[in-house]
Amino acid sequence: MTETKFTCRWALLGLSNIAKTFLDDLTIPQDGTIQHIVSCVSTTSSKEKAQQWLAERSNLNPGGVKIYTTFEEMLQGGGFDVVYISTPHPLHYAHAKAAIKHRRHVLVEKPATMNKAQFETLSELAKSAGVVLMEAMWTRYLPVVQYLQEILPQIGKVKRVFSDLSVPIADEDMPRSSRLLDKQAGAGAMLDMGVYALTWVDLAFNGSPSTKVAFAQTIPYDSGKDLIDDINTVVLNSGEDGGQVAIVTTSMTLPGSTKHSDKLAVDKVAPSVRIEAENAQVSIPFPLIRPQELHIEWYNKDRLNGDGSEVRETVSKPVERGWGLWYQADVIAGEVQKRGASRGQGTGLVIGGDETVRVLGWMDTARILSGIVYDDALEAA
Ligand SMILES: NC(=O)C1=CN([C@@H]2O[C@H](COP(=O)(O)OP(=O)(O)OC[C@H]3O[C@@H](n4cnc5c(N)ncnc54)[C@H](OP(=O)(O)O)[C@@H]3O)[C@@H](O)[C@H]2O)C=CC1
Ligand SMILES: O=C1OC[C@@H](O)[C@H](O)[C@H]1O
Repeated sequence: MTETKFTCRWALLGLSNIAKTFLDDLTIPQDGTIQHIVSCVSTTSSKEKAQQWLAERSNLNPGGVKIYTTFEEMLQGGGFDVVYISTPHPLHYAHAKAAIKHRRHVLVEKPATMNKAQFETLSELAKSAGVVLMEAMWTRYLPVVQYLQEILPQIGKVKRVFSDLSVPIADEDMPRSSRLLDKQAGAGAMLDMGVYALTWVDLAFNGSPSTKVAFAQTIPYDSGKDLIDDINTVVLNSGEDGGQVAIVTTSMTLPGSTKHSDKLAVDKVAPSVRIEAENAQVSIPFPLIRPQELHIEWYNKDRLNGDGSEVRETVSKPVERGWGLWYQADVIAGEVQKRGASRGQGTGLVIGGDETVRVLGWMDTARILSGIVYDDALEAA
């Protein structure tokens, strides 16, 4: 019996850097039951620039991609299934809200919103509009992370987690208007990178609702325009008795010697994540945003080597194609497929909503404790 392929049609808001990788990933030909095409894009820049941007991409929808210069027109125009929002973070809330109002399914880049309250509002709106909403926390859907979730019961109670995302993405050679240096565009390592490092805590503690931020500190970076949070340290406690701890660090300037373009290809000796549990320790190499293997040292008594030494295991689960942003796209497309042609008539759904709310809530608290403040207008829910 031949399986019917579902074609998920995408609308892109923002011809951003990450949209290039996303689009390239989506359109790699594949054998699965879901295929993706890009139907339209909306940009604040000119149609000519958008045409050029699209011309640099391969495997695009042969029927052509419609270009809009206002988001509203694209939302009204339709002809797509999901809108992918990759504008700077302070705009996510308003953009996702507008899309939901038009009863469109939404995949919104990380961090989904500036704070927990904004995401809770979006979740309520998505549920009542009968659409699917998802934060593009793509790391969660990678094969190695799925594997970690499977072996969590075997490694036993997690006692301590170290999680670090430090990538030198900010430097003085960048244009001052870059979203990485401009606080009005949401600049800061907590929102940009902490969201990933904290997601690993949530994974390691298996979504425990008892996890709370106990301490947070920031050493800011002077971008020449703004003081932005950079070297952040967040300590979290978890468990009914508080017997589990996580130490989370970020930086957008350390280590200073690595060039931005090579930032994610560095072979670092220190692991990015270390999960110490009753029966084993699991280490995840850099970069924690795109893990492809994990190292396990089993030290529970009934699993030791004959000479009493720890059993070491390396589990390799490479990303199967491209950069790996397509895994999350398949997840939301699968939900859209289940809903069939009815748009906004089914039950609304927030994929990974509890996870997003927990991590945003921790960032809210960590920001209060370490004095990371944005204009009220960016935070309004
Ligand atoms: N998942 C991942 O691995 C990554 C995720 N991200 C996330 O994606 C988002 C974008 O990051 P990045 O790609 O670096 O961003 P860029 O700065 O490259 O692009 C942002 C785009 O947003 C659009 N935009 C800017 N201002 C407005 C506005 N006022 N109204 C409408 N559109 C606007 C512009 O697109 P146009 O010119 O077409 O209008 C701009 O190019 C961030 O939230 C970031 O956290 C970023 C990197 C990696
Ligand atoms: O999502 C991201 O992943 C990689 C980082 O370099 C980038 O700043 C961030 O937005």
